[in-house]
Amino acid sequence: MLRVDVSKQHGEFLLEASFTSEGRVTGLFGASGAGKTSLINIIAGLVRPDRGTIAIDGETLDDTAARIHVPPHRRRIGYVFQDARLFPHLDVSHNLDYGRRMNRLADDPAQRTRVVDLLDIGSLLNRRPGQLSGGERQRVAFGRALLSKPRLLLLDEPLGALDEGRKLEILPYLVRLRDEAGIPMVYVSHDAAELRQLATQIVMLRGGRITAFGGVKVLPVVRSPD
Ligand SMILES: Nc1ncnc2c1ncn2[C@@H]1O[C@H](COP(=O)(O)OP(=O)(O)OP(=O)(O)O)[C@@H](O)[C@H]1O
Repeated sequence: MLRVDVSKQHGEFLLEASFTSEGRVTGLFGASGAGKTSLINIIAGLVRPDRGTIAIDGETLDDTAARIHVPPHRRRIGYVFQDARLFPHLDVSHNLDYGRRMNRLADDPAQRTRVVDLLDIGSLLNRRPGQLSGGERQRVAFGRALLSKPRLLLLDEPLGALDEGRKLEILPYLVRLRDEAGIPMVYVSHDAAELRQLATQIVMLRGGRITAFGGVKVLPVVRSPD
């Protein structure tokens, strides 16, 4: 369970967010500038809240009143960005190993095989990121994050840089992650259709405030152009 109750002033912008989610995929929905990235940077520990608490499964990661701030690398939280941010000089296999090594986790060949199969990246292992399509790079980034065995996975518009065709190609892999990887996710998007397919819980942000919380039915209805 993820518990968030924080505020943060960024210049003129005030973020104030409080919610609890048990969803397998918590969708953070809002227009550009709503505060989505600011909020997940706080959950990741990259930004300290001015006030408030963050807890996962009962473990406190931030509590400003108690002066608790667990640093990002001790949170066991994976983060996937819009651009995959793979290491260009390492092949896919070594990129996949990176998160595990950084977290000093023992090699787990069975888990590695499961993740490689889940994301269908077995044929890419010897290639470097420059030899992959944008969608393939994102699949590798998901794999690298999963292999660090996070207890929560943060995804900030992971399909944002892809065209519609590629998005449709990747979405089924994310649905598989949701249903088979067993790691709760916070998934940032301004695309209601994407969240409708993926999220189990929605947090809607506008101007730094939560304006709706609930199932995907709180999302605006997307109409196709006539
Ligand atoms: N370090 C900072 N200093 C000052 N203002 C900031 C800082 N970080 C974010 N902001 C402001 O906070 C607001 C929310 O930004 P944020 O990146 O969280 O929005 P977002 O919902 O993720 O938007 P997008 O979808 O465009 O990425 C914006 O007005 C932004 O300019």
